[in-house]
Amino acid sequence: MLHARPLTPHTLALCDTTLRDGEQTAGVAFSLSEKRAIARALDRAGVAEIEVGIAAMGWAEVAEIRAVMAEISRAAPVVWCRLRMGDLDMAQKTGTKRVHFAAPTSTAQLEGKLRVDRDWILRETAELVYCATTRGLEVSVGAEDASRTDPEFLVRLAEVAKAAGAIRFRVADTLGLLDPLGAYRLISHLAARIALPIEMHAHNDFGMATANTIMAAHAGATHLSVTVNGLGERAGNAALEEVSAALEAGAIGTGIDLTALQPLSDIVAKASGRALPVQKPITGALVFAHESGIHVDAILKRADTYEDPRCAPARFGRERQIVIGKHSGAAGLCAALATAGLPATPEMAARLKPLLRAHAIRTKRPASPEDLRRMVARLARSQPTT
Ligand SMILES: CC(=O)SCCNC(=O)CCNC(=O)[C@H](O)C(C)(C)COP(=O)(O)OP(=O)(O)OC[C@H]1O[C@@H](n2cnc3c(N)ncnc32)[C@H](O)[C@@H]1OP(=O)(O)O
Ligand SMILES: O=C(O)CCC(=O)C(=O)O
Repeated sequence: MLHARPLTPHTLALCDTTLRDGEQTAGVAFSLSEKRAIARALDRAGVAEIEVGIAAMGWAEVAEIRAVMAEISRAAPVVWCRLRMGDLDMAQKTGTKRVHFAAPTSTAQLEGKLRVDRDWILRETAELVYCATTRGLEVSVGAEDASRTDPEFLVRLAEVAKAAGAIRFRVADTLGLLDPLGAYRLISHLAARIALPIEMHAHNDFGMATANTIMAAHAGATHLSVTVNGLGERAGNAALEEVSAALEAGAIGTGIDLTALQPLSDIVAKASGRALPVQKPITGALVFAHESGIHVDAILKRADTYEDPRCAPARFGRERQIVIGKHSGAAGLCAALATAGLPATPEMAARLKPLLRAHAIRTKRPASPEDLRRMVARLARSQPTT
């Protein structure tokens, strides 16, 4: 039996990694001006931290990270590093006060990628964290591929990181393998054993990143990795807009201005060249649209029948759309006819329905006011003369 701890307001920090893991999406590359615009919009939206990039990519990247950091006034910028002294040296050239070291932890990563053993990871982590803190930096440590790692080793690594001066331990479900129950169990186990705040970093390979992130929060994670539009490696990361909206719907504070999500999402969709699916939760073009007759009839009578205040469009600075199509009923149709200045009677609605259904099947799109006007005119022409 699971007993989720109650979350108290204003306890969760969202750590955005659109500019690091988001840009790692295959085929995505932001220009400097796009990065600056994204950083400004993230800062305005209220994220606690912004992972600004990987300084080890070279001097041009270091210069860009510096320029991006200059746009940020509220959030804490974080520079991502491998377990390498050279990465730390480069990160320092950005002027950052926060660095993050990624420590691969699974057997596959240790043997297959780094060709080292666990002792090497513990040694390098201790040395680098200690070195970075003595240079005056704040340091977090991430366990890469944590969900395929013996939890005892994660506890050991966190202890070493803490002893060397780290301020937080990130648990990465690098391949997106956890399900919500697994995420809850792993984070509960670690939160009970680790004396550092825990950050959940979830990937979306099975479509669970948002759910796993929320469950990690319930299990004791205090920091949550997110990206705008769920951008990120392969199927992406947990989406900032979904995580913040879901938490805020449960009255859990995230510091995010929900009305800032749509412009942020639009900026990232454009800069990434990844158009948003129209049904993308919170920011998709049609997520506040209703067509079905029964729903529209009810919403027009009382909005909360099919639009809960916790997920109402106004909460996100958006508007409800009533769409006219194959499933429209008389109420929605009459409202649309009246708005278009056309005769809005139940009889007209009944006569229009067959035309509307044929139109929807043929065109695969809703009927516009102009379409309605044409249909009404056609009905008028076919009216039997008496
Ligand atoms: C799960 C994640 O998201 S991890 C982050 C992944 N992000 C990226 O890779 C994006 C940016 N990366 C890059 O621009 C380049 O890979 C660089 C600049 C970091 C390195 O480039 P290169 O020197 O050409 O190396 P390359 O990319 O081929 O290989 C990566 C090297 O890093 C090592 N490495 C990988 N992760 C780590 C780590 N956490 N700690 C230490 N070393 C690591 C690999 O073992 C390999 O080392 P090797 O060359 O000695 O075999
Ligand atoms: O930074 C880390 O610790 C984890 C890196 C990452 O992006 C991942 O494992 O998915």
